[in-house]
Amino acid sequence: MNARPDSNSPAAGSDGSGIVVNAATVTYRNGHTAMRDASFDVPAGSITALVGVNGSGKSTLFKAIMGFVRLARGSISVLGMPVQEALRNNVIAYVPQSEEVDWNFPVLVEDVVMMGRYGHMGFLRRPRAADHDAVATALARVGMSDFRKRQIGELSGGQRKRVFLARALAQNGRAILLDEPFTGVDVKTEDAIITLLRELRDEGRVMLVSTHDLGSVPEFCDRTILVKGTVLAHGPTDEIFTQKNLEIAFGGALRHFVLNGQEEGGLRPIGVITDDERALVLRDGRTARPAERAMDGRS
Ligand SMILES: Nc1ncnc2c1ncn2[C@@H]1O[C@H](COP(=O)(O)OP(=O)(O)OP(=O)(O)O)[C@@H](O)[C@H]1O
Repeated sequence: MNARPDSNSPAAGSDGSGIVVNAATVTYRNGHTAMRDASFDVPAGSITALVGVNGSGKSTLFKAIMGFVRLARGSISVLGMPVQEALRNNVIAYVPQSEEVDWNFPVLVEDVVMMGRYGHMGFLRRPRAADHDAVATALARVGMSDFRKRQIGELSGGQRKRVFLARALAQNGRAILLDEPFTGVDVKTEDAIITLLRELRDEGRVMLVSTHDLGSVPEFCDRTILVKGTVLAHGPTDEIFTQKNLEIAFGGALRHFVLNGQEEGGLRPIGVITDDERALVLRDGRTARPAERAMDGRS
């Protein structure tokens, strides 16, 4: 049994582990098995992409890690603790997809971020100075301090994402699950979010990011998990994010273009793969180097 962690420290589980999923199977009440025998591990101090087609089970895995659905078989641990213990210790934070939030609900930005402090408060949920400080620090960190008195429904898509990231920061979540953080977000905000995620990684937190934005995965995700009703492959992005694996994961659901590139030694084909968001550029079936990614409009 692990010792109860200090809730102010972003340290990993006592064995250095982040999220460990072992032979997990999730069957919904209607009998549908959405995830079968899934196994992977995500070390602390890393950013991992969760990639797969619509309906492949990404949200199901998130729900299992957050204890919203029960496992029919297998086990999950977060920072060395079983899920229920990790939840009690307030270490799992979640940044939801925009569609999951009722944006008409009348609530101020600072109140949303304060929700991240609930697990740190007493029964009456009366915020103390430390809670107000944590909210102010989190809002400053995502560049949203000036918006703290705004209604959440009055923000742009990118601003809303940043507010929910601030909620995860105020919570001091050490395992942060992000569901489609780049949907509806412009390139500048995407870059700001990526910079923040890198900082959080360097603090030793573990981040699992569900995304259809294939082009950005090699740029900021150290590791990748490919899912399709189970875990097809997992490991360092350079090894996993290959054309062959992506074709297995996506089947016919990907758009794939082949261009001809001129470089020393003759013509080599350049593959461009897209799941409708930012395209992934491949050379010889492998992830392109950063200079080659400039083709995608970014360096
Ligand atoms: N509550 C539920 N009851 C029964 N089946 C469900 C439930 N939620 C999801 N499913 C099914 O489980 C499968 C996996 O769904 P899930 O939402 O995990 O996919 P996803 O990879 O997150 O998809 P997307 O990319 O569209 O968000 C799908 O076939 C879906 O229809």
